[in-house]
Amino acid sequence: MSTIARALTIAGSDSGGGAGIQADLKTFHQLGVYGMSAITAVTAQNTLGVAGVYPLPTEAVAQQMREVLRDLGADAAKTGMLFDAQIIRAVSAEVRDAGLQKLVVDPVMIAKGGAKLLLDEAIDALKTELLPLAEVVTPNLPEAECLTGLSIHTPEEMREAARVIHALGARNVLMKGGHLEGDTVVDILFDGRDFMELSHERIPTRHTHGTGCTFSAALTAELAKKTPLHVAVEKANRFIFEAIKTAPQLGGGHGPTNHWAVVD
Ligand SMILES: Nc1ncnc2c1ncn2[C@@H]1O[C@H](COP(=O)(O)OP(=O)(O)OP(=O)(O)O)[C@@H](O)[C@H]1O
Ligand SMILES: Cc1ncc(CO)c(N)n1
Repeated sequence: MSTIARALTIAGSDSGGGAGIQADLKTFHQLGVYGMSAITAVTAQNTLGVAGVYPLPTEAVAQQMREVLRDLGADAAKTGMLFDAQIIRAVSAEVRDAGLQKLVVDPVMIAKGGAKLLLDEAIDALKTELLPLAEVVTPNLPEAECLTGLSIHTPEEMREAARVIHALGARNVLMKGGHLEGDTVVDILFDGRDFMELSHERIPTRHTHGTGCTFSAALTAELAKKTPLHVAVEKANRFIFEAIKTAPQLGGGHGPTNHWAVVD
């Protein structure tokens, strides 16, 4: 019997390798976790933006999940770009059927350049079908605004939004503060009772492509290794900070982070 921790990512392919499936698998690998994937859509993109989005048939997504879960199994899984309501419903059904407990939902909606990675009409399905299955949901500020209808600019407003999102059924809410104004980035974890605040200095850089994906992949990898949630969040926070700080300076736009980052 193998003792290697296993993680599955259900997300879109980023041809540029900095976000999506590619960021997830690189991060799983770097953190010592065996990575598997169910691709929801292929995107043609680079550090300058998204040029094309090509969703896969819904059954292709569900089948990828079924085939890996019934054979290799997963200790944790994460979702990223899901594109439409049909895919969300199919992914939710597979998660339920497989009894996946440690599910990280990164509610990816819009790429840095503004391209839609989730259709507007899919937001309802995300809220009602997938969030109740999430061990942790990891919205950035615009995503949290969309999920709650609140306007969020301060840590106090982040806490308020976290309560609303928790009420939608996610067991824990990790609000990412990368989009806050100012020199400090504050991320906030709400477990339904208490808040844990993590802050670090803002790194002045344009190389932030895939920060959300890389962060949630690191969190998923830690959960797959049975790291307790609060420690997993701290480790993922340190990993993304180091990955941004040592970004490989690639491309003419928002470049990728360093998926070889080492922490601890
Ligand atoms: N400039 C920065 N300096 C330090 N930390 C940052 C910076 N930008 C982002 N982070 C960290 O990375 C995490 C994810 O960032 P962010 O909130 O920007 O995610 P995102 O918008 O989902 O990213 P993306 O859509 O590019 O995948 C944040 O929680 C924060 O800890
Ligand atoms: C495929 C994909 N998923 C997520 C993001 C958000 O970073 C992106 N740019 N591309």
